[in-house]
Amino acid sequence: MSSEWAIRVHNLSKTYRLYDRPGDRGKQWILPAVQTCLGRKPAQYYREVHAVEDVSFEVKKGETLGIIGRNGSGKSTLLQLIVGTLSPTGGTIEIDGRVAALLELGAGFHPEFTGRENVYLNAALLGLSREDVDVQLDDILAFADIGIAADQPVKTYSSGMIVRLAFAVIAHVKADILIIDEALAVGDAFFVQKCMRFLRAFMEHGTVLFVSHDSAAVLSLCRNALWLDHGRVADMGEAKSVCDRYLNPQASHGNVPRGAMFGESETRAVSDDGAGAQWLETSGLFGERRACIEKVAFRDASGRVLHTVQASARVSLLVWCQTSIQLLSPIVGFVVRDRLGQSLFGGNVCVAGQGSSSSTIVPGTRFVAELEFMMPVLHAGDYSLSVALAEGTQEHHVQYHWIHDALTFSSNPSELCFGLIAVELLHVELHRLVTQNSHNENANDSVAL
Ligand SMILES: Nc1ncnc2c1ncn2[C@@H]1O[C@H](COP(=O)(O)OP(=O)(O)OP(=O)(O)O)[C@@H](O)[C@H]1O
Repeated sequence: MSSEWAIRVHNLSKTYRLYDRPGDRGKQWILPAVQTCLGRKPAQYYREVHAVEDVSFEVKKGETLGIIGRNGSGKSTLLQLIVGTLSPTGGTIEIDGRVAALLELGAGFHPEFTGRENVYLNAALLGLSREDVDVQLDDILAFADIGIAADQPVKTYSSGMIVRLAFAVIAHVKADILIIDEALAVGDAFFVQKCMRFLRAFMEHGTVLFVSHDSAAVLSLCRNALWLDHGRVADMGEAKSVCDRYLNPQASHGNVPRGAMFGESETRAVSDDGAGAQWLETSGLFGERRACIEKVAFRDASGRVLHTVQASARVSLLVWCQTSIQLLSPIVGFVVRDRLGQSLFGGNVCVAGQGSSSSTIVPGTRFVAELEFMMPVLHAGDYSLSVALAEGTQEHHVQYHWIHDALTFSSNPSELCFGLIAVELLHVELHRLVTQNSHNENANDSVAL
């Protein structure tokens, strides 16, 4: 009977032994045994590195799980354990389905063989017969789009060409589970788009493990995410909340207590006048709170509070702040994110570096920043707006107060939008080309049809 899960990992660990000096490995072989024989406590000549430690999770069939984490957090080790190129020190892995993986550049390729020969080799490693490859070879090479290089040895390929060939193979092996490291980034923009189209189509039925440092990539591809930190699972769940916590660990660790900077009266004032937003219960807050944001309002041109936005409408974001310290170059900014947490657009009031006394804010001051802009065309749906108060320059600044999802709004455009964001067409007209005779082929008039 077929299971509901595609991958099941239980208490998985991978520990490496590191020997600091060249002779330590030999000593470890011999001396502890001798010491034990002599009745002494055996010495240890290595350090242990826990690349993956006690990791458990389950991926359901058809689920797309993003794995994020900093360099050295154990992502590659975890994937190699799942694929079987590494064996675990402890724990179990169960897989239900055919796995195709893109983990290491050139893995499964022989450098002396041509691209064409390597397709057969690589596909065989993934469980395809020679006959299966014969049928698909043209499609695989067309996908890879490496031209005559297909008949040259792979050792002459650029890293981008190797990725093209490897991806082309895994896209044609009819896998049930795809495991992809961010090797995708090596391809050029056109190839990455092609891979993304394939991936999105695959995700409609297949299971995907996608590893990246880039939380935006995880957000755009994956519904769920797992955050690895020092080999352990730091968080797992809905991709947006996991990525938020990954990007702003201070917020998730509660270093910044909610409400610490808001006097009760101020919080009430926010809700009383109805003009400002009170932070959502789910908002993440972080920053050194010596200067802070008191309330935020999003208004239309006539000053009404906005809950639903219209494309191309003039809108104002008002951010009320107060500071207990002197701010030489304050920055107040915002970012708008979609339901999946993808950052769509943002802006800031940056008076950094001007050094004029007019931009300096003295301790004990309350001030309001107004950011007015034209609303872009957004797909129908819900959006959130995060705001921040910082000091410094665009590149180097101290974050005093950042509020995730300080307010939400929805968009209900009158027209269907295509793509992530859309443009409002200012003028649309069809011009009829008029061909009067052969001497004058290019003549046209601009009579609108
Ligand atoms: N063969 C090895 N011997 C010793 N330590 C290793 C070995 N392979 C990995 N490690 C260690 O295990 C930890 C996890 O490494 P891993 O490559 O899995 O991290 P990663 O999250 O994939 O990193 P990156 O994002 O930089 O690729 C690191 O501390 C690394 O130094």
